[in-house]
Amino acid sequence: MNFSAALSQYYGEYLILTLIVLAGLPITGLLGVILNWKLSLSYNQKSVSKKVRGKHCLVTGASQGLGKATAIELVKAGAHVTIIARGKKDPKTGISSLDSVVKELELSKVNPDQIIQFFAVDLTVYDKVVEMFEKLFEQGHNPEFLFCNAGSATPGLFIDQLPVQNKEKYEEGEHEWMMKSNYFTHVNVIRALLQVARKGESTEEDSICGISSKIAIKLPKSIILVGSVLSTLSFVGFSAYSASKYAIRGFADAMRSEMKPLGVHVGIYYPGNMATPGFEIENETKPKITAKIEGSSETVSAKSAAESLLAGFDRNLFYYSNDLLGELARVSVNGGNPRPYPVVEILATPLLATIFTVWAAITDMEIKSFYKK
Ligand SMILES: NC(=O)C1=CN([C@@H]2O[C@H](COP(=O)(O)OP(=O)(O)OC[C@H]3O[C@@H](n4cnc5c(N)ncnc54)[C@H](OP(=O)(O)O)[C@@H]3O)[C@@H](O)[C@H]2O)C=CC1
Ligand SMILES: CCCCCCCCCCCCCCCC(=O)[C@@H](N)CO
Repeated sequence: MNFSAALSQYYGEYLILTLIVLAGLPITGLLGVILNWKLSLSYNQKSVSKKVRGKHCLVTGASQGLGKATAIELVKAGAHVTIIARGKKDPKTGISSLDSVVKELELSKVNPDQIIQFFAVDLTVYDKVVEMFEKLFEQGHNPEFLFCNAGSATPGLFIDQLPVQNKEKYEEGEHEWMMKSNYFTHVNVIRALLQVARKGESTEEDSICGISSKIAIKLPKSIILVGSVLSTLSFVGFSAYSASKYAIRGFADAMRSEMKPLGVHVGIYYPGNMATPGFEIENETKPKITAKIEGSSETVSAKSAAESLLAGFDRNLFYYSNDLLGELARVSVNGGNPRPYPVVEILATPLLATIFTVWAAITDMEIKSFYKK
């Protein structure tokens, strides 16, 4: 008598049933997660349009890449759009490169009244961000929907990113630079907006989380932050970048909690690889092993990534990714935040823990063997 026959003699059909349920539940959970992910990120332009038509949207980092693609979709959906980036000024004419992006956006207008404008601002400089919001509030164009997307990536091995290196490029170290370029470009926008919204208003009476109803009505209805799949997991070559993207995630967790009682939705988007000008530049210095591991994320167009960003925005998702592996990682690290599909996510958790444990072991081996070659 073989082993399974012996077992079934003792436990009969219950064993088989138990095994089916034990294996079946997590698998059902995982399939449910994947199905919900697909459905929730399908882009419904009509629905987005209903939300943003005639409303002011502000998109940072919109001179190219994901930010620009998002701005285009928002213009197509009928929104007023203000774009922010540092931009380059033509030394002869003094015209900003953002001017031509605005002209390009104008072509996507669906209504002649749509306002499209730019501000050339370095978002790492807080006072400049405050000045920009002062102008926007004066215009009456304070954003109802805020998309914090600006950022950059300087992948590299930690040993090559010591503060004594690349002095000509980064005044401090690359880790400091990444925090400025990614974390502070997000934080500065929100705190400057709050500072300007609060000007002249008392914070004392009728306040929720320190914000009175007079100030609250000036706040955006929704704030989307842009992290990365690398806000949820990381590996060789991303110590500076990932830390800054994890920082945005920590900030988002607290902001979601603090803004929710005010009716302000905060969400954080975790894109996988996107074919953008920034991606091309980071790939010039990316260690080969980093590119190899990162390669498991499919590279999508900026337009496709922008549509997913807006689909999640439309459905008020908190953590979300357009990348399947990113979404699985999202479910694994959801932490003390609400879950969009709690039942299937909880069911899938044992399987996801197993998958990521295997992934970690394989990736560690891959790195070691890469350097042995
Ligand atoms: N591409 C990818 O594979 C992935 C990207 N991401 C993230 O998505 C976001 C967009 O990426 P992507 O489109 O590829 O990036 P790009 O480098 O192509 O574009 C970045 C944009 O941000 C602006 N920007 C950068 N720094 C500042 C600053 N200090 N102040 C104002 N504007 C700034 C840039 O304009 P300017 O230089 O004129 O200021 C540009 O418009 C980033 O946060 C990135 O980290 C996440 C996952 C994957
Ligand atoms: C089933 C096993 C699951 C394991 C999943 C692990 C996959 C890792 C892929 C990491 C992809 C990183 C994309 C974001 C890149 C980014 O932000 C930079 N390009 C910067 O711009």
